[in-house]
Amino acid sequence: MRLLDIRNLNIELLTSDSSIKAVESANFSMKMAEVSGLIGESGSGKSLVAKALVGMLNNRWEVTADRLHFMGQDLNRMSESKRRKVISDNISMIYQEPRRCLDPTSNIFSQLEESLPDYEFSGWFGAKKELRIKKCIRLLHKVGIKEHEKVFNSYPHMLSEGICQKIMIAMAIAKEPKLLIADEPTTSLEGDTSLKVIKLLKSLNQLKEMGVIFITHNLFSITSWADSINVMYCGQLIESGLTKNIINAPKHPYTKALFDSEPDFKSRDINNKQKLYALKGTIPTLQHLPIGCRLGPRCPNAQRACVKIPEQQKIKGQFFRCHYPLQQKPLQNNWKKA
Ligand SMILES: Nc1ncnc2c1ncn2[C@@H]1O[C@H](COP(=O)(O)OP(=O)(O)OP(=O)(O)O)[C@@H](O)[C@H]1O
Repeated sequence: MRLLDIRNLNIELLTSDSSIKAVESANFSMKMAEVSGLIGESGSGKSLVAKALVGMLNNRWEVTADRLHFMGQDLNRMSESKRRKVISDNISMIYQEPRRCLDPTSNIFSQLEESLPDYEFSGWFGAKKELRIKKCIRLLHKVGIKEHEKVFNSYPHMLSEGICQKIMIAMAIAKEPKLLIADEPTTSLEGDTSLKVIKLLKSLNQLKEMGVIFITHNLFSITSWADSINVMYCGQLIESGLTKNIINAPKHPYTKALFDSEPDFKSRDINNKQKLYALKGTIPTLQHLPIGCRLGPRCPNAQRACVKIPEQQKIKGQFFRCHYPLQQKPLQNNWKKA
């Protein structure tokens, strides 16, 4: 059984007189307990895909898909209430702006306690309460918050962005979901804490068989532990496959550009103030999307055929959408999956 199987996902922003396809024909698939990286520049649509999955987009957005299966259940063919239940029982999400996602009017203990599943606690009222408090303390310790009492009584505005992020992570893992969507979970954390958080997610993945979609624009943070990688550009999912295959032989020029733009710290030839590779231009806004392959205007290999959307191709389990895929030898950039 697949954890997630999505075919032809479209997310459209409805305007007063038309609509804009912010995410176009995305296919996405994950095995049970897989760690999958979703990578792309800012504005490429990563968060939209995540929010569409958990049903967080408001009615300004229209989400359609030919297939939207979660653990064998077709989310497209169930009632709104059933879909909400399946999602809330099995999927958790860590959002990018933790402070905005926490309730400003209640203290951290109440919010953390609310995220605990009822079925875990039994006994009379007082005993249950004590068990719940202990679980909340354990969760905070897990994410690296030692002063639990102080944090329990605080409100979100009294805490730093980093602490709020850790609390969001504690809330997200409280019910040990089958799928955790982590949208840039370590951006507001200091270096060693972000490593600890990644270690924690890794251990939950291995011990509790929790699937993880790790959204990031930083390749370094994901290549060492993701089983698969999905690359997005401007609302199009342009390449996906096993991490080692994508690292060794990216087929899409944009994926290669992403790897080339990371500094190679292992190379002896790296010079002081050496310029890093970058694709020319910037990601277009939703109002000015190019037709066909959206990378076209920035792509070094673009030709006339690129004004048509490329069909998805598959070579040895690697999916990509490009009229002129790269045929290059494996990258020499010391990219290795640890
Ligand atoms: N509420 C909104 N209203 C209008 N446009 C939006 C809204 N949310 C996102 N967008 C647009 O949709 C596109 C995709 O946004 P999204 O937040 O999914 O990108 P992202 O890849 O997650 O970027 P980042 O890493 O910066 O979060 C962007 O062009 C963004 O401007």
